Amino acid sequence: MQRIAPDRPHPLFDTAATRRLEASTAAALAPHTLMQRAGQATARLALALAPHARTFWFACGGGNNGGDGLEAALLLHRGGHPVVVTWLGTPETAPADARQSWQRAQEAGVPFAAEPPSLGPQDLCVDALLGIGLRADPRPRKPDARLLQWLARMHACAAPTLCVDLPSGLVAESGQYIPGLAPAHPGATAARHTLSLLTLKPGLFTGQGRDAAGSVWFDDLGVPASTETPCAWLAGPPAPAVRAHASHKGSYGDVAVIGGEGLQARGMGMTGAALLAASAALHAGAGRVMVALLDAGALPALPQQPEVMLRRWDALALDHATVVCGCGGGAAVAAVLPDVLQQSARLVLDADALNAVAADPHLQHLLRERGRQGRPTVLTPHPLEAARLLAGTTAAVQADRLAAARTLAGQYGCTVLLKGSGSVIAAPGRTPLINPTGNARLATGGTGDVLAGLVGARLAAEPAQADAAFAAAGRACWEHGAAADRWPAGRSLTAGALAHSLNAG
Ligand SMILES: NC(=O)C1=CN([C@@H]2O[C@H](COP(=O)(O)OP(=O)(O)OC[C@H]3O[C@@H](n4cnc5c(N)ncnc54)[C@H](O)[C@@H]3O)[C@@H](O)[C@H]2O)[C@@H](O)CC1
Ligand SMILES: [K+]
Repeated sequence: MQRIAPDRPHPLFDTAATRRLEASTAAALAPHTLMQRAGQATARLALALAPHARTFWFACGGGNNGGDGLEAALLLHRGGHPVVVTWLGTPETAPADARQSWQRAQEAGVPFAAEPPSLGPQDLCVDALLGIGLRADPRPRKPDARLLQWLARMHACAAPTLCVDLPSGLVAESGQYIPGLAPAHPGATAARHTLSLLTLKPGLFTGQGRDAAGSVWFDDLGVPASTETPCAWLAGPPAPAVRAHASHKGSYGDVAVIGGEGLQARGMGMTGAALLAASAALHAGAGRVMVALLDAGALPALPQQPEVMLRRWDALALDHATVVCGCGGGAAVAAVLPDVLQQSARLVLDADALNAVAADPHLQHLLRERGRQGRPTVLTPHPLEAARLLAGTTAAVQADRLAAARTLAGQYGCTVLLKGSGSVIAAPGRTPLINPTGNARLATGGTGDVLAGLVGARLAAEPAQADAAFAAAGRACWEHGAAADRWPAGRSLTAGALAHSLNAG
């Protein structure tokens, strides 16, 4: 068993792959072996998490996820630990493995109860209600009222929760709760842990999954997943970049930020967004950074940031630069996009540039052309921007973030960095990445502009190769989140300060 940390990459598998692994392994092992191993791993972790528990409450569902819970309860009971089991199943309807664990628990005298026990902070809830057998369209259609009560009880409990395989109600692939099973007040719970069995599932690391799962632990039950192809990777830290002594500013590329609609255009000054992106590119080590503000009467110079060069957008050498376009671009950005899309050597499109593309079939055509020509391009949408590009809804994007990022990447032949908890990086022909770094302190205005500037700096420094955009987006996303993760506890995280904290990498 291992605790999953963002110190190395991990392969992630969908339910179909997990089921195939289970079936091929179960066929080669004595019956019930996998469930006994799952029970042992669960019991070991439960004891480690709550060594002084006065009660271990095992909430067990009617399927094999419940069977894992019954098996673990049996082991703790045998070890003399105080266990209470509530079970939704019946011996008549339980699958064979779960029935066997129920039988073993009965014979060992494990205490079963009709109602959950009352628990204190030192105790532990073990959530073994629903695992990978969760169906979006359950039969019977209405879940057992006890399931809902027990889930609500766990979500509001003072004791920590250990989820077996998955947080109950969370879809393994997408990291979304199915309707009706999400906590009423997410984030208001005690500590949460999830022990993922046999494989790591992508849904633990993106969407609602990170809050639902808490700390993630993994036990492969002695079964290597080498026969299966991962559907995604949890990204590991990027390799440290070494700067050669004999390098110069040209070695790290030019980043040109185009954005920042002025106050006069529509009464909404957004120059700060472009300046944040430029500041991020500068602190992240770009060779030279230029800003073209989409505002005729804009600043003549940046007194706080004299290293950043102001340009008119039509004076930029787009064909030599890595262009970051869209941050605070407002409505004005649409006019520059035809040139930007056709001429930029390397391109990061963010925010209003993405909205403009979503609204204009000609710009969509130009973006696809870039893809066809193999020119490096990264789109950095948040879920609403991705929904606009896909002509869908934010809910549909969030319902399957991996699929949304993959679809967009395929549609435009470019790299897509879909932001949000557990950002997804996808590109045609590449297994998507889920980024493990970052936290809710990034939920403040301007951090997306900082990310766009950082992607620009990393893309500018990448050697010319087919996967430059994918590599740059993955690296930047990891570093952006890591900067927030190492942020000092007592200091406010603002986008400007975040940009200053980046390093040349
Ligand atoms: N597949 C594997 O690789 C292994 C599975 N094991 C365990 O078995 C689990 C899978 O077991 P199952 O396939 O029996 O499935 P689950 O036990 O995850 O779920 C099936 C149960 O949930 C109910 N249910 C499904 N959708 C529902 C919904 N929307 N609302 C309310 N109730 C719903 C079903 O009626 C059934 O009682 C895994 O998550 C894991 O915990 C482990 O024992 C070891 C290996
Ligand atoms: K569970």
